[in-house]
Amino acid sequence: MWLQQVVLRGVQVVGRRGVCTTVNNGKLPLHFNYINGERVSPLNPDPSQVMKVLEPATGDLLIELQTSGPDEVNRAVQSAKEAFNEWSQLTGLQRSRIMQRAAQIIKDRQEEFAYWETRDTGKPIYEARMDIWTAIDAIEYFSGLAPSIAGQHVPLANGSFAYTKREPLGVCAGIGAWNYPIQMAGWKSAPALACGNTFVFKPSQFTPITAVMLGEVYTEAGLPHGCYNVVQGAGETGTLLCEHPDVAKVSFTGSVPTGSKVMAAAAGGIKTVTLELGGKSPLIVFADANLDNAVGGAMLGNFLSQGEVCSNATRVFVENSVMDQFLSRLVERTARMKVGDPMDDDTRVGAMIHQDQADKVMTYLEGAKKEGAVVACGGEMVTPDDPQLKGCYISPCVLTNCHDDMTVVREEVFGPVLSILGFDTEEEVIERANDTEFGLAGGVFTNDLTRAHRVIAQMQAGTCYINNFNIIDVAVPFGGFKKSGLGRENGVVTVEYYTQVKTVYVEMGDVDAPF
Ligand SMILES: NC(=O)C1=CN([C@@H]2O[C@H](COP(=O)(O)OP(=O)(O)OC[C@H]3O[C@@H](n4cnc5c(N)ncnc54)[C@H](O)[C@@H]3O)[C@@H](O)[C@H]2O)C=CC1
Repeated sequence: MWLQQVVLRGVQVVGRRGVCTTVNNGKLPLHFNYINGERVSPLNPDPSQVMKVLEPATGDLLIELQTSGPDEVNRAVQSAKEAFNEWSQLTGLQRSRIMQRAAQIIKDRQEEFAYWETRDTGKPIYEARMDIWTAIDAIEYFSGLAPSIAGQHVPLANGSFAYTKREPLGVCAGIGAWNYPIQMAGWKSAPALACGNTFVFKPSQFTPITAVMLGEVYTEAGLPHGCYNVVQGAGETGTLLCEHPDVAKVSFTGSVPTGSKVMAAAAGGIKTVTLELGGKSPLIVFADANLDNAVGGAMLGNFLSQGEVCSNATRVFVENSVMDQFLSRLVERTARMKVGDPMDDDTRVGAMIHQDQADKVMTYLEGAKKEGAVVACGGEMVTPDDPQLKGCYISPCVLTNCHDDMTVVREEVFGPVLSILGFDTEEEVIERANDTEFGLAGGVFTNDLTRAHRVIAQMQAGTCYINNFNIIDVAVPFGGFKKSGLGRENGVVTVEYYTQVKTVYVEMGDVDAPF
């Protein structure tokens, strides 16, 4: 069913996985920025600033595009700044209607979006389809909130009163990681736009495609030109956005070291930041848990998107009395997962984002073995039968014989590697679960209701699960404690991160001045 020839506006891509040819004689596909309502090329193309994007599944060149420097970033921000007046003056309901149309257009084009998301990320197509829905959900959800964004009325003495307004911040910037490109474009742009802000997004340099498609969708839905913009590039482009004086806020997803740089760059302009950073989340399985569900939860918590997921439960603590049963079921189910062509509907583990990431994962695995870990299954480079599939594929891995101070147990691996750790008491396991600088997610499997809530109450994590893991709903806030981040995405609370409160005192009597 996959398209043999897909036409993106301005760029024609031929073949299921072939090298792209473009309207520009197959040389520089320059139309991957989105500024003022259209795909554009940087005004002053610089051949030394061409970025090559490889397709994870094949390792072949997928697209070449021009990195955005100061002029392009400024052009995008100015476009957003000019659009702000019109967009912020619309009523919430007017904004909502446009966003709802955008959500519908993505639904109509969802297979095309999923196709490109898979080619861009290497993740299995079944997951890419779910990711498209998480973007649709965000746009629909925040469009629903838009008309009800309002302040408070506060009665004061003698009939006077004050009121508050929730005003947009201005131009908001988003910077995305490569593991969930369309989701991040949706999760960041939807609340920004719903609150009356305009937006400039920089996707990861590894996954540039679907954020631009989203721009086309918004424009088709009637979003005024300039409200949603995209610039392409790596860290330097991101820094330019963070430091731009007309950017009021930065929402970033990525690693802790980069998050720290983003925060520092934003500090110069006293800008607010939302940071969704890394994790090393614990999942605690008590002996009384439904073990099949716990195994399912541990797999959801480790093997989505080839394990390249920030909230992953990479430390699975299992009560020693049920260790053997848990492990045998986990290994049996993990070994059955199909690794290979991300375009196949039944593939469950696709290609790693790039060679460097695969090498990093394999280095962690080698180190773990040297430190005494035992591979219960997986952890090998897989070569698919199809000779086109020259990307990096790693079979999902379960490590046993782990202990808390191993590097693989302490650091974010960002690959399909699950570490099993035994425990005996509740008190002990809580202390060990919290012994990390991260605090993105955490979970517990138990049928003891009281214990479940007692354990979660002590867990130092922003997003917690009882008897499940890694499920996401747009109505529920997502974000981290400790070094895993600041602020939240999703849920009503997100409105607070994309608006500022204006307080207005209204005097109904005379001024009582002691002068
Ligand atoms: N928490 C999460 O969701 C994610 C965590 N990671 C972690 O980060 C590691 C490295 O992955 P990367 O994609 O290289 O993540 P990264 O944190 O380096 O990059 C994320 C985004 O920030 C941009 N960026 C880089 N330097 C910047 C700067 N100084 N100022 C502004 N923007 C900047 C990048 O171009 C990209 O769009 C992974 O191995 C993984 O451990 C990666 C992706 C997502």
